[in-house]
Amino acid sequence: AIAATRGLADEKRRRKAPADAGAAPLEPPTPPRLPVIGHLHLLAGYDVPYKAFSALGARLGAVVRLQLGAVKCVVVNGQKNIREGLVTKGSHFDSRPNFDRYQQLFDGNKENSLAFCDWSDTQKARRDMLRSHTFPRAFTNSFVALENLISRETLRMLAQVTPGEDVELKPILAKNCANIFFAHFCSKRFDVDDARFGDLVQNFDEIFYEVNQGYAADFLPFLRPLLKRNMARMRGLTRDIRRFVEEEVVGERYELFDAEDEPADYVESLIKHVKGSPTGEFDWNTALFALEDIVGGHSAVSNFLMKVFGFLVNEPRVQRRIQEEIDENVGRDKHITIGDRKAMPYTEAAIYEAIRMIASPIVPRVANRDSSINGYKIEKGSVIFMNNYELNMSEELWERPKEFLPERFLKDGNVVKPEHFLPFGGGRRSCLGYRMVQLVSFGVVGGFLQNFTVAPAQGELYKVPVGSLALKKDTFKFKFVKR
Ligand code: HEM
Repeated sequence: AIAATRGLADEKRRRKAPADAGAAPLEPPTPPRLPVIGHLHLLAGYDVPYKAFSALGARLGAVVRLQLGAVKCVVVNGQKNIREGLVTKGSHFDSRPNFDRYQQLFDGNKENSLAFCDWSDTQKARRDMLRSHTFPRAFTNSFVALENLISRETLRMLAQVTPGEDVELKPILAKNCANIFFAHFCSKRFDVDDARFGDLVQNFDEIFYEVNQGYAADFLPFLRPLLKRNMARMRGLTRDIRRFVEEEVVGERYELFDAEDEPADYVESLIKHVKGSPTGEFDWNTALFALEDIVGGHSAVSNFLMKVFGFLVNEPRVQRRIQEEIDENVGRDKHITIGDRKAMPYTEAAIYEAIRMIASPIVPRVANRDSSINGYKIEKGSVIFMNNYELNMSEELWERPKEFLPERFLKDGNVVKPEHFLPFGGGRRSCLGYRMVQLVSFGVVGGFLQNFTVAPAQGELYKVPVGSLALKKDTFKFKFVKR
């Protein structure tokens, strides 16, 4: 009992007074654990595991060590500590977990993946090459082309909606967002009624759902046989995607492209890298994975947009305010474009508010060396969960965090993002797609609300799942009422 009391006193001391900079780091607090599963049971009973991490943070302190099955982990709470892990010591925590599922989805090697690989020269080269494609600068030709593309595809989405009827929106968003991505990165568009294209988009969506799940088998290897059938199916889907990309997207372009030429799109940038510098950081196989990963980003956008509509349908006030902003700045005759975004802070703020409410996790990091956060020891190889849920939903950081209030992102008519709002992570592994998310979401939400008001479909209740971007295949329908 005395030892336990002393342990508790030590715990309190550690929580209140983390080591000074320069002092030897302290062991992070850790709750009592069970044999085999370690602390996995502490996640049970929460709809979102990150809520368990918030509870642990409140009980034990900002940095908590956990043993989840076979995997040593650390939970980090608090803006200052999360920034330390992502940015200040970003180079110490730039790897990703070695979950068997990640290996299997990328042909047995997670290094093929943009998001789940460890840091390397290859990853640096892939990220450097992507930047000009995923972050087009305003007023450049590429931005204007993207602007036209988003408008065209949004108009196509609107044409697929029958006003006043229940609409299954997810496939419409998914196929047309896929076309925005294929056209932007690969100069290719597909007929939305083409069955093979429909299957491709469906495959991407299923894999997106899969990578956004967490399974006990990620931490308990002896459970992996339970996932065997599902993983075999997923590998089949990735092979179908590869076939489509080789046959329908790349075609003869690899052979025909002259490495001396200026690349016209991301496909040619990849070909140029591989052909033009045969000893470069990656080969054609790795390049194809990077291409699939980035066009697969359309699933993130279409799933996100479904959730935005899921929030808006419950918020007639927010819809009216966005529509007023559209009417004041664009009117009804000219189609809204992403060029209108700067003049429409409320609409942009509503999109940020949806991103906040979803509280999508920061992809877990892994310590590549012994290090520390907030004065607490982090062992090399530990999986680090940066608690983004806490940053997005804490009562201490936001007023009425459970309510959908775009106004919280506005100050004197401008969009402002508080420092603790880190939905796209940070540092050298930060999200490569956030600009695409902002631009496509603005164009699509603006286009729909310019023409329609979003209303509930027959008997549908809208409880938007949070803590992940992904939505199941069969999900809400909406009714669109002509304005
Ligand atoms: C609302 C939608 C999205 C959200 C909330 C989101 C959020 C995130 C977050 C939190 C990370 C981890 C960052 C970190 O570890 O610091 C990430 C990584 C990443 N995101 Fe996104 N993302 C979204 C959409 C997209 C899209 C559309 C693309 C592709 C165009 C994309 C591409 C990536 C890639 C490639 C990485 C991995 C980067 C790396 O590990 O080096 N994301 N995203």
